[in-house]
Amino acid sequence: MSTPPDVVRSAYAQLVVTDLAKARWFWCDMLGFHVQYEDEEMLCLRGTDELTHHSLVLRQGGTAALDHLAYRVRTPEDVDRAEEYFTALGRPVRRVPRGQGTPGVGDAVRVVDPLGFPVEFFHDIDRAERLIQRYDLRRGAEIARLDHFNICTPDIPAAYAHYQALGFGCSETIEGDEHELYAAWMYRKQTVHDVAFTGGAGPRLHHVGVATHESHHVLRTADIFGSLRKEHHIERGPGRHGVSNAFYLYLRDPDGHRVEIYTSDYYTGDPDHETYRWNVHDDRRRDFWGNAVIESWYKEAAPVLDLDGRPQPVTEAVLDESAVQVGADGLGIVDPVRQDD
Ligand SMILES: O=C1C=CC(S(=O)(=O)O)=CC1(O)O
Ligand SMILES: [Ca+2]
Ligand SMILES: [Fe+2]
Repeated sequence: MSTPPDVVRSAYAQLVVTDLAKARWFWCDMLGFHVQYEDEEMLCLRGTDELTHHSLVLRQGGTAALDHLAYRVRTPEDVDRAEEYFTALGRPVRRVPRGQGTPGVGDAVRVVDPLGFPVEFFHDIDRAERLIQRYDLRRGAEIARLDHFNICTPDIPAAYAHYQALGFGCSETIEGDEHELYAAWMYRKQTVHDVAFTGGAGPRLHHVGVATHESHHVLRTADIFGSLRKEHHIERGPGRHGVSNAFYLYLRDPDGHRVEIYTSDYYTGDPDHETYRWNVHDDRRRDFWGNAVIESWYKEAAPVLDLDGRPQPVTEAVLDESAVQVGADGLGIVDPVRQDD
């Protein structure tokens, strides 16, 4: 078996948006991302703390979708390892030399991973001016950095096995009474996750998680959207998560792309860090105060593209967490509905 690449962290998401100006309003004016590069077709954005070219790329296109996720790897040789690893898995693999892919990114490889997701692995990326203490440039949600990707996939155990083989640790899970896996949070950087899996038809992108420094930034974001009569962009929260313990707010951008404003999770860097396991019937698992999870949060997600920009077909999920009634959720019946029953 070939050696997997040494992944450092979730690094950027490239999203297709249908109106770049409207997306710029949402992600820059409202969330506070800084523009590192822009042309008539594309925006490369970064959070205030980020020292590399971008953590979010918005590309003008006909249909809102995930163009690709991207992980930074530790060395240029890890880009070669990624190419060899996914080739050995029999997956579609394409080398993307500097200048032929996303602006600012050096030599990279793009694959369609075993879960059907378009994923880029790169090491070289242009540095960017340090804005950490440019308080005069902060606005809106004051987004500090990208934190994680959340992906919808029908086979959570397969997703877990794939990312475990890539060396990701597992910080938390949601499991059934027989320990069937409903969701998992996995990491390479020393926080709760770089990637999480939400059970559902997939491959689809559930959300991009972006971090602020303080919970008051999360609350202020909700207040700003309310003040501007744009509260319809708020989907779920503000609230306190069970899993991750983060304070959160979920928004939908003008194309429906979901973003989570997320702060205050915890350290996971010790070699013997243990996975914390939630039961799917525990109604504090997704909201520590037991608030219901709105149905759209479980059901709606963005399509993903293949390496030629074509939408990928989706496979329906086996387990449906939203069908498990927990406390005030009041969704569905007591036992998980197996869609193939
Ligand atoms: O980042 C996250 C942390 C926790 C949760 S959950 O709703 O608490 O499961 C969802 C999430 O994956 O978006
Ligand atoms: Ca509940
Ligand atoms: Fe999240």
